[in-house]
Amino acid sequence: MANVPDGVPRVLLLLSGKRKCGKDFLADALLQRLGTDRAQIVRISEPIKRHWAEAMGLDLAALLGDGAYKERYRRQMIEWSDGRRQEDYGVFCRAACATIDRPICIVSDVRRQTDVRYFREAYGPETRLRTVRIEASEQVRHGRGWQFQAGVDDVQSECDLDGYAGWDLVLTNERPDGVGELLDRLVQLIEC
Ligand SMILES: Nc1ncnc2c1ncn2[C@@H]1O[C@H](COP(=O)(O)OP(=O)(O)OP(=O)(O)O)[C@@H](O)[C@H]1O
Repeated sequence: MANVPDGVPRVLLLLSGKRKCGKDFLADALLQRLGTDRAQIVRISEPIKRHWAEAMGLDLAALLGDGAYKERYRRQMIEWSDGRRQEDYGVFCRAACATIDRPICIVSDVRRQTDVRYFREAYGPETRLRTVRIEASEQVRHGRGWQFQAGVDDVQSECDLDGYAGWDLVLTNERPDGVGELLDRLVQLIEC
């Protein structure tokens, strides 16, 4: 792989999918497979949650985790962040990417067409950009704690990429014993 300037990843892997499809789970597993010296995870929601934690005196680690805590604030965070995006659609992508310092960057929460657009516009040919849609049935997602919530599951942040047809890879993440194979396919994707 060619040398690239500081802060510019050689690989940018964008993960998208419905709530509880396993975006964070697969991002963490892939990070373990690749190693933290080569790879890192970036979350577009991180600067949003940081703002909320600071403004409201909340627990940032719990907001970033996969527990029930973040669900209490999800709708408010969506509404607030959508307002900011109307002025500048790349505001949170840009803030999240300020921490990039590894050759392989996994963005684990791509939710909007403008997110994909931002990364396509912001990174040039020296970055290998790959987009992945992760799917799991509603039944499986229920089993992981998902419950339909109006204002969350029926708004742009959850549905904007439903009709997107440009994925480099579509994965079904439903079986705990199928994770190794999914990781193999992700590694293959970022290597070519
Ligand atoms: N293949 C799998 N095997 C076992 N557990 C899984 C698998 N995929 C996901 N999970 C579990 O399902 C739960 C939801 O996964 P995760 O938090 O990664 O979803 P998400 O898509 O990031 O959700 P959200 O959009 O709400 O942040 C977690 O507890 C995770 O550990």
